[in-house]
Amino acid sequence: MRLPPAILANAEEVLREILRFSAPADTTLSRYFKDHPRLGGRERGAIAECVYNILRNKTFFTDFSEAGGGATMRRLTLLGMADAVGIDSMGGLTEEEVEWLQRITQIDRKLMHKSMRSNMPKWLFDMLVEQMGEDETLLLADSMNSPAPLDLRVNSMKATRDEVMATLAEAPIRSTPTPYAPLGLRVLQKPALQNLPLFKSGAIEVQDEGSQILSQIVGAKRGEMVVDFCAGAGGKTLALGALMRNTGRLYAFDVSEKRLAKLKPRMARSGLSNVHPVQIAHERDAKIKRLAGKIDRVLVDAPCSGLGTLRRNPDVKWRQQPQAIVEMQAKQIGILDGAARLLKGGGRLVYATCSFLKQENEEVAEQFLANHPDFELVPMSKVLAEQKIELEMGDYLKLLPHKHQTDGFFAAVFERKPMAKKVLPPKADAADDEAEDE
Ligand SMILES: C[S@@+](CC[C@H](N)C(=O)[O-])C[C@H]1O[C@@H](n2cnc3c(N)ncnc32)[C@H](O)[C@@H]1O
Repeated sequence: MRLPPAILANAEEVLREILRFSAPADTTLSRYFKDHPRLGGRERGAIAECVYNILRNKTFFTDFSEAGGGATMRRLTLLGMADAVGIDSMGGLTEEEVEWLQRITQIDRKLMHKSMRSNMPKWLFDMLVEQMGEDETLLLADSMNSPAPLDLRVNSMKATRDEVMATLAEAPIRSTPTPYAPLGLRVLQKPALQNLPLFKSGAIEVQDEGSQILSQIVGAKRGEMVVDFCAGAGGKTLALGALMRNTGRLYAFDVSEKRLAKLKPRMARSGLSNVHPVQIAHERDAKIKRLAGKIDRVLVDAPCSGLGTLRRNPDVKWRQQPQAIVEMQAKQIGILDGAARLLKGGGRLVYATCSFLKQENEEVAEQFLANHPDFELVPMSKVLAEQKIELEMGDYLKLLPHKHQTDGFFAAVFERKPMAKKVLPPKADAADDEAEDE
């Protein structure tokens, strides 16, 4: 059945707002759907898919929509919708529009200029080519411009991976074990999970496999003192709490009250009672000082450009600016410095981002090591072997969607060298005794 012609007008309307890039695309879309309650599920799905296709392919689509008859925004919408539902399912097209769409959908995109094919802003394309060469940039761009699968993490406090797989199959939802993360399941459809008993009971959480691997390399153990320094809504906190088997103490720090508030219902569902959310004002907050030198493991999942999540948030590449990357680096170094004070001798600090830019990754790690001679790098190959994760890495974790089918993630692990024991001055009477012996 064809979609009603009005859907194209709705898609065009919300697209116009999203392309102002004044708010994240998913926020604008949710607000639009709330303001238009008459739109049905299929229609919402088509509008969302249309908008996301345009954000993924904006360079290419804009170029083609600028040629031809009629308004550019209408043509841009037509291209996004044709990719989302197919020309035959679109209602309200003129003959001329059908013919134009057919022509464009037949173009072989592999023949286009490389920076246009990447569908990235020029500054980002150039930055990536400099870092990883043209061929790999194009492979990365292709995978970043494809939708991500849905990954789940099984809450080991509530169920095993096999049990969850079997229960999902009854729904029926087909899932397969993720290749690297031991508690991950990959679902190829996009089912509504919120109403599943498995979700309500806290047996599953939505978490990209890359994010699950990151939580695991923290190596948190039973009974330890652990800090998730930039916990946000707690995606990794919950995984850490379960790895600690609900023992020890896990502090979830963040500067954002709103994000920490989202962690609370997830904590309740998960059944974890070892998690302590703490809002901090900044990375030098006095609440942090109190714990200095007492913590076994600290995860700094730093604020970053978010470019590693382009499969889910394709607007990020259009919203980011090169200057923001420079500012972000200074912030990341500052947060890492603040967090490092927490660690005891032998404790581990994990620095992570969901970015593939060396400015936010290797450069921050190198700067940290240069500023902190009391820390040393633990090669990622060693960390992964300890965790029995079969991934080939060198010094750092670098997950890339075209290689690992995860979002783009980076991580470095540092270990604090054993602290030198304080040498106390000899007691006055002991000194006197020695003097007498002589
Ligand atoms: C990448 S997000 C964290 C995502 C989260 N770990 C998860 O897995 O869902 C980065 C977080 O850092 C927080 N943040 C920003 N500046 C901070 C600071 N100075 N100290 C602690 N957290 C900070 C942000 O509020 C944001 O929630």
